[in-house]
Amino acid sequence: MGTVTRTVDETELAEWMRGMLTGFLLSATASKEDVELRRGGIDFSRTQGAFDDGRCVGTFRSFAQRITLPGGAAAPVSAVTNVTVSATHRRRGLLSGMMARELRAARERGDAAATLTSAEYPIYGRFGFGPAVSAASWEVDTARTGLDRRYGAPPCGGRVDFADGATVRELAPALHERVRTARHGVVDRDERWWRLATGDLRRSDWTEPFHVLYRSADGRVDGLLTYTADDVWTAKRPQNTARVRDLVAATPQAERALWHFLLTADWVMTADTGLRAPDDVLPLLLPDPRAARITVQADFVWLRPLDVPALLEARTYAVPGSLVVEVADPDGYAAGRWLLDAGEGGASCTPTTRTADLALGAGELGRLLLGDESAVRLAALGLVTEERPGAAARADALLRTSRRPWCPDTF
Ligand SMILES: CC(=O)SCCNC(=O)CCNC(=O)[C@H](O)C(C)(C)COP(=O)(O)OP(=O)(O)OC[C@H]1O[C@@H](n2cnc3c(N)ncnc32)[C@H](O)[C@@H]1OP(=O)(O)O
Repeated sequence: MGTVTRTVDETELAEWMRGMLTGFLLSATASKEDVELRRGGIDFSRTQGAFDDGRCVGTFRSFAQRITLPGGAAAPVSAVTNVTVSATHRRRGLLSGMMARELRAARERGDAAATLTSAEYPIYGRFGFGPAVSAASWEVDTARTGLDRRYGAPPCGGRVDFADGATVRELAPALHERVRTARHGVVDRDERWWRLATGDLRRSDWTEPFHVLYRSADGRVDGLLTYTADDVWTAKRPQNTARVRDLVAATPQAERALWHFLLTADWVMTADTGLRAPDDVLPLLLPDPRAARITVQADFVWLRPLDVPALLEARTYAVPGSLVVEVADPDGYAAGRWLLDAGEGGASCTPTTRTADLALGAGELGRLLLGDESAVRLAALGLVTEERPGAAARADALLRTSRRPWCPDTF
């Protein structure tokens, strides 16, 4: 019998997880604890497995997600994750089949797009995904920042305090919701996310982090920093690295105070920022920005448009204007010629017979939707075609945003 791809049921979870961990080169088996932990956080109707003679050789699942669009509206999307095909069965079309099924189901559910964070760049463009949110990471030499190490936080009227996991679960979700609606690219976090982040639910590789909350002068929780630190000493000198797991702040004061706290902490000689926004303010918060060395600058969240009017009508635009885009999509979901009309009272996006200004593929539309990429740049690369002179610059004026999108979460 050949390989069969289908949704999995509860009894197959251990085998499915073994397949996934093998595909990710993590482990040849899945521990009982990790299987039980996963059971509570998986929608089996959205979990596919490819089986060959009872052995799971392909894994794929999705979950409901909301991603913030420019202007603050949240688009319902299908987040794709845990994609693997066993080395023994690669390049036979198993991923292609699972992706086709998922995109069909997502469109039927009414999702505006599919999203994912891609393990390798070349995998998902062929399925209509484009890199929509990028990320950057810095390594900070704390001794060189020029920040005054005599003080733990700048004098801005607020305070920083360590917090335990239970306090974070109580206070941080509301903070995160404020951050989510204020910044496009941010995705929602459910209760399970917070339980996993704070050790209330633990995977076998869990290490306990430190949590620090920033409160404004009037006592509002405006920021959260979660980090781990190692314990390295050489010749009686601390050489410790602090690694940021999470830093979300609802105000510039909170953001400044939390970075200042971490970068001036005794014994912390290096800080690894983890993945941040590509235009994170961090380097410029330092009297000497060169103390922050960029270690990653790369694509991060990929987006596959499924419902073009829903996406273009829900976001806001920097200036009023109109644009006709001709979208090519072999799978059909985003295909068509669309008239975007952005005005003071909102935007409309309708099918049109007018001449197109720009022609592009679904993945390129995905790249432009959150305002991170430039149509002029894509035109220079031959990835979008200007059907009318100046159309790419007009698209940029409409679609680009003053701050770049940011997604704090890997999923
Ligand atoms: C959202 C996430 O979970 S990201 C994690 C993705 N998983 C991994 O990277 C784990 C290791 N890799 C794998 O498990 C597999 O190789 C996968 C899932 C990336 C690909 O699965 P496959 O079943 O081999 O893909 P499939 O056979 O459908 O390939 C379709 C096409 O994509 C191409 N392709 C697939 N993977 C890659 C890749 N990593 N690099 C370049 N091209 C690729 C294939 O060559 C094929 O091209 P063709 O149509 O021109 O022949």
